[in-house]
Amino acid sequence: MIDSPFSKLRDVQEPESAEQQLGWFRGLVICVVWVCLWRISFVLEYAPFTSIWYPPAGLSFAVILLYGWRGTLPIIVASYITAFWIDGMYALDTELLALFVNSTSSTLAHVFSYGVGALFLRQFIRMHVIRTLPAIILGFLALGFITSLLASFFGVQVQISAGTLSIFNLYNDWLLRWIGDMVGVFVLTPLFLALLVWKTPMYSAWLRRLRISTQPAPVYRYAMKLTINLTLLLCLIVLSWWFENPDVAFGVFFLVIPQMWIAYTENALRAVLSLTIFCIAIALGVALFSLDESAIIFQFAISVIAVTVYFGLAVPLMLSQSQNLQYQTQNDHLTGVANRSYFLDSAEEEFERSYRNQFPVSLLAFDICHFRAINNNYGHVVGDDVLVNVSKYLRSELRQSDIIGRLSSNSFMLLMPALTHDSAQRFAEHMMLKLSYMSIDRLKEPLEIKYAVIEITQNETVDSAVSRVSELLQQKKIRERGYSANTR
Ligand SMILES: Nc1nc2c(ncn2[C@@H]2O[C@H](COP(=O)(O)OP(=O)(O)OP(=O)(O)O)[C@@H](O)[C@H]2O)c(=O)[nH]1
Repeated sequence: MIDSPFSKLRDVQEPESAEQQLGWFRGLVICVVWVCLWRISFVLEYAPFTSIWYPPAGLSFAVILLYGWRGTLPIIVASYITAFWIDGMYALDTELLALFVNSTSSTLAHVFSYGVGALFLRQFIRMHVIRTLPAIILGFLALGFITSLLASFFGVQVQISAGTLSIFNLYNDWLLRWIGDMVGVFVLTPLFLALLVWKTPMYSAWLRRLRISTQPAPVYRYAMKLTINLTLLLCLIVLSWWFENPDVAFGVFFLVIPQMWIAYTENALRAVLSLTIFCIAIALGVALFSLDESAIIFQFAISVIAVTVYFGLAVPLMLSQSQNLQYQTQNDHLTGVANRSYFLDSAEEEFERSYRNQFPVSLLAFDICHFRAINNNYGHVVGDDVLVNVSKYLRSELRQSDIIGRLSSNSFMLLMPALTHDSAQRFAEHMMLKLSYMSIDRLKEPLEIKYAVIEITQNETVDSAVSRVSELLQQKKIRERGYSANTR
């Protein structure tokens, strides 16, 4: 049988953690908050039944995304309450039966639309169909877009059939609602999700999984950026009101710049919070200055800015991921110095450069002797400490152009461009003496370090230079009296 995506959906049997279980109290809080958000959005109404954004949409999406179908229960209750309330608010005096039918249809319209989008996204994430942050952002935006479109479409149909909206305003109302719902979903879903799992193991698991930094910059800097952002917004709102020209509001699109500034320099939560504050400020501004004609421009601007900010959040993350990956492939995981392959590649480039520019290059190879004995006598932790301290000390003493690499367990090499054999030899003597007597916790005896130095010859290959210096080191080890491997 061919595996369809839907059969896969059924197979997902991830055990639900305690945070994902929706208890009575949590459900009640969600319901109350939903109703409050709904009421607030009506305070900021700029056309009948329409405000700049619809915050309950963001809460519905977040709750269903987190708790699955169980999350629909508090939303259904809240939706019923508001459907009854709106009748009183607009003094519609609808008959009880008709009111019940209207409430049921508007609740179904809302819950079905947000349920479809959020449940699909939930399953895609759980099935690991989408796993990286950019993919999750894309999935969230696409489903948020579709889901708010559905919600506004069904919502308008329900209101037309209930007689509370005129069919003549169908397209206008539907568009305004769609954008308003979409703004609510785009801006608030991440924030509500973060609040719902705040201080639970799931929160840190998400941050880890999405590789979102938890080390924010100082609060005063964030406050300063927010203040600049809001001041610019206030200026724009005042200008729109002053000139009585809706086109002035297009300037709000420029405010993507301070928002991106925040997204690039602050952590994800602060960026989302700033987006929320920005949205609230716009909704307040439009309502207080009666900028009804510019409302749709502001709505579009918020959606575009939100989308840009989310993708903006993924950029530094992708950059740091690729830097991490690059670091892991080039460096030794214990000591942080170059690993064998990166050292050899860098040596290749350096050799080329030296032939071209006619400068000498010296190569130093050294071994920490009796390393097996150190491990056996003091334990691997002390052995690791030796390797780490030796590398750390060398790195602090080297020039920018020098390259140090760990070629095997206790063998290192140092590439020193623009250094003749004699200078390199003097440097090595001095350095190796210091390394021998460096103090390492719990290690009671000095390190024994053997080294050899060569200067590369014209057109010598890296392989040949490396074997030449290694051979020299081996000969030196054998020659020098008092040294015999593994005799301690
Ligand atoms: N602590 C620690 N030990 C390691 C690491 N990598 C390899 N080793 C151990 O280092 C030891 C290296 O042994 P040998 O190559 O015989 O080195 P040695 O005892 O110094 O002998 P010579 O080089 O001939 O003087 C082995 O016991 C490895 O298990 C590491 O990252 N940390």
